[in-house]
Amino acid sequence: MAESLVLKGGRVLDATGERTADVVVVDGRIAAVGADLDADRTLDAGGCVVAPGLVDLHAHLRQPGREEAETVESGSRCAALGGFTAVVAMPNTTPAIDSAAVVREVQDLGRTALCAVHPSGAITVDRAGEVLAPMGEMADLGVRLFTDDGTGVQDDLLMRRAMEYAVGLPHDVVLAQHCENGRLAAGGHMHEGEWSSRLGIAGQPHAAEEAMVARDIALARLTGARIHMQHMSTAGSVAMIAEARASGLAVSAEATPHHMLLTHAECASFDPVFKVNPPLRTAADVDAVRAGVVAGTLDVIATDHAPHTQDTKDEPFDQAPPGMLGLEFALGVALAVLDLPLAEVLARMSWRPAAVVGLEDQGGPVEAGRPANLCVIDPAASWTVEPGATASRSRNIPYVGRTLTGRVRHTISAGEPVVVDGAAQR
Ligand SMILES: NC(=O)N[C@@H](CC(=O)O)C(=O)O
Ligand SMILES: [Zn+2]
Ligand SMILES: [Zn+2]
Repeated sequence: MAESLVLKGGRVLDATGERTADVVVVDGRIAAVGADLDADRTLDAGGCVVAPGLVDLHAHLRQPGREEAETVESGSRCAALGGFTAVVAMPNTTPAIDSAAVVREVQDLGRTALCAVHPSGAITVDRAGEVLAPMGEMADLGVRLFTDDGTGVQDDLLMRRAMEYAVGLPHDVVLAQHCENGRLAAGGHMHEGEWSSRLGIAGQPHAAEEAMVARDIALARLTGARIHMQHMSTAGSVAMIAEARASGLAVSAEATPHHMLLTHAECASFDPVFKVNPPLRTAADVDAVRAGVVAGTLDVIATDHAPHTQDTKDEPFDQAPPGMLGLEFALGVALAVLDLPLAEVLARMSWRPAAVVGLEDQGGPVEAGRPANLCVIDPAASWTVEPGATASRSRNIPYVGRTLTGRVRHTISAGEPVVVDGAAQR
């Protein structure tokens, strides 16, 4: 008989509401929710919220191929520490996740991870933007999100064909886009504006993102495909998505923690830790991204956790790779910057993203019989990010010295207490 576990003294919060209750977990499932419950092992949830585990639709776990920066195991440890019980792994690995064989490889690596790991699949072979990848074969293995992330699909007609292919599949899949027009963004290393001029660093204009957002909205209207806009960073993008949703289009969209907090002024340090795609934008854009999340236009908060080794981030700004860590900081940033009730933040970090990719064992109500994917959060705790304070193999944390709100106390993944009192258990 498996050891039973009780999360004791917390407030249970899920999409159905909030109540004070203990939660008992046995054998991977929630066995009971109620008052004064006991079990073999007790985890204190006093002062905390017990919620469905968080779900990240956008994490770079770097395996296969860039294990010096991250592995499925180390990335899943970051996820668990951040309260996530499921992540969608991006396909810009080496080789790319563009075939059934590589999907199986990442799924196999995920079996021993500290959270559920769901590979995404590439839209085009090798993410090269020329030939459609076998999305049907990957969907047969359970892949539900396709993207060429790291680059956008540039060819308008190929993107139309990808949407038509997706609509014809027997599975309900979503096409996610890294919205960046390659010609408009070419050569740019930060946002094109006041700071890029002052610093003498070539920029990427708002229009590089917005041109592809506009195109994909038009193509989704044409084809009926379900689309998902990754890491939205401009006020203009948020406005277009609001209009598309109001007109009934099936479009979901992400905000990242960094685009909700940081502006292009950070690049004045010339520190490549602040180099990311899409780039950190203006204060007005940050305000628009936050407002978009509050309004539900940006209905998903996703990390775009993008580990890069210290030696690559030690290169000059214009040579260093773009990307920053996020899994361990996302909830703390969201709670610090968003004027939203906790339940609404959790909607955008758990049950809404779970729905976008159809994860039935994630994000659901905390009730007896359900799979035990849970996080226990102290919403009042405030903490300051220390340099190097991450379980990642990389160290590119853009929040060092900042004070965040809300800390993960425990994470239960498939019934296993993978994080207890803020410490990873393996
Ligand atoms: N966001 C980034 O700046 N980098 C990502 C790729 C991506 O998300 O586009 C990476 O893989 O490092
Ligand atoms: Zn991207
Ligand atoms: Zn990404």
